[in-house]
Amino acid sequence: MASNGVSGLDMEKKSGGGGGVEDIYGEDSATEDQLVTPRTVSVASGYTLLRDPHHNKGLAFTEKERDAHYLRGLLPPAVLNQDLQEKRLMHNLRQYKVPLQRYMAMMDLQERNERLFYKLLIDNVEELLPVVYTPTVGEACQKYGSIFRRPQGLYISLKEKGKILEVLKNWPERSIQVIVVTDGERILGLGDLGCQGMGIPVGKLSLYTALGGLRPSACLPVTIDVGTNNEQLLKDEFYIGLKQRRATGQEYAELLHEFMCAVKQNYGERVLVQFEDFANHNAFELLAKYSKTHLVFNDDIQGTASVVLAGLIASLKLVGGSLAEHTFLFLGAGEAGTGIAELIALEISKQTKAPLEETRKKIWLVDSKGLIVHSRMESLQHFKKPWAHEHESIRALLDAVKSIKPTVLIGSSGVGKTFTKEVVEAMTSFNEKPLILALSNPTSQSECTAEEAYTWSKGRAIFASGSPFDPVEYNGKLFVPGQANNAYIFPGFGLGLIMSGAIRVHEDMLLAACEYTNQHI
Ligand SMILES: O=C([O-])CC(=O)C(=O)O
Ligand SMILES: [Mg+2]
Repeated sequence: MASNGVSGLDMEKKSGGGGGVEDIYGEDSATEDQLVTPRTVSVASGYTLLRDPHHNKGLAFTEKERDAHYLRGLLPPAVLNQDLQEKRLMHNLRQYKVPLQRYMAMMDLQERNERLFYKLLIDNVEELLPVVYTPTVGEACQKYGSIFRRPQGLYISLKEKGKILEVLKNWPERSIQVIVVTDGERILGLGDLGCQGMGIPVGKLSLYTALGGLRPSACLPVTIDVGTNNEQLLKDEFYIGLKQRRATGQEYAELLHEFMCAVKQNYGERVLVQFEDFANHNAFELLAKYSKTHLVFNDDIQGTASVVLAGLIASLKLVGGSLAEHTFLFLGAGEAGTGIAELIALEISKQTKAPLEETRKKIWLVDSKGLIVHSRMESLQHFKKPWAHEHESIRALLDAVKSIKPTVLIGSSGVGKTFTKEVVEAMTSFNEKPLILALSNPTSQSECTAEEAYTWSKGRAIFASGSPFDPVEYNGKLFVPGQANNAYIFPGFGLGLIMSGAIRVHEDMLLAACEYTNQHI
């Protein structure tokens, strides 16, 4: 980092305050023989230093630093230490009543004084996670065109085909350890937001630093723009992406392949690529294809699965029985639904030594066409086929609940308000403590609210959701809902992969992460 550092400040390598970790494991060596970028980076000082978010400290520059870095006169005389800066900023943030204003204030801070941004995030995780992450990041993506100020990651569009390696070299950092990439086709439960999905990789990577301890400069947010099928965006004069319908098939595959090859060539084989918020069809295919040649994982399939399994195992302490003794019903048979289902089946199989085909039979999925049953086999997408069990056709979720009588109901469909009063009441009629997980994000897409789950179950439901809900008072008792979001696993999981120098992700690693998380719930 010599060419990029500010002499005396030594921020990049310091652990602690800035949230970075020292490179004691030598994980950067994977990148040692990469090609050198043709640019030179000058050492920032004076006015330029104040405009460099990686090194700017604002009023926290000490008298000594103001002398050493030519800052005299460029700042008002007061020196505010970082604690005071934090106090002032938290006070300011709390004045904003509109969540999106808080989001924009946080993004401004990240672009002005990165160190302070992470200090705020680390010290106030519970308060600020819903701002930089779900649910507010969802709204930010929807309005990204109008709130866009500065690029916070790399945009790789069809225009860059054949030049992706060069594009990677335009990014100012070389030692990249984690890339979070989306193509914007399924942003949370909000659908196709095209290029505006950039908010997701940016938000996810800020958690890699705040919760996982990775250096911000080692994190690269990427949005692949192959167009959008969102008519509203296509008509929007402020839309920031390619104004064309999505490329598919070979054209799509070729761009993604060029990207994956360029990443490995530029950053080495130990760079972690986290796939995020791709639509189902591409998500499964990309994961299957690149898990053989790259260090990749899909957060929506595998991250969500590990967190939910950890949560289920922890909740057995409340509801009793072993995992194998429960019956699971999912609403939603996409990435999260089938990912969680498979990891549950795998864990039961590990615990009971029963074959996977057997353990899958206690797990049922409902998609937009109804219960997934054997008679639908022909028309099912490949990732749904393992869940097509023998049963009569059922169309509605409520009927499926009444017929299957699950002990655990999991929503992962991206469609809000689908766990109706009747559904929750049915769950409560045959379970002492029904386990209800409304996982879809953001809050607007949640299958039901915490209040609904507790009220409709008369305080008997064990409830967790993907986006956070406040505690609920019911019948004079306070119920604190759980949060089952992949944010509880991916920063630690990714850090583990990087520290260990792994070059592939295996299922056992996911189960291990899940066991560890369970012990700490
Ligand atoms: O981002 C989140 O809050 C969880 C997630 O991966 C998704 O909903 O796609
Ligand atoms: Mg996601």
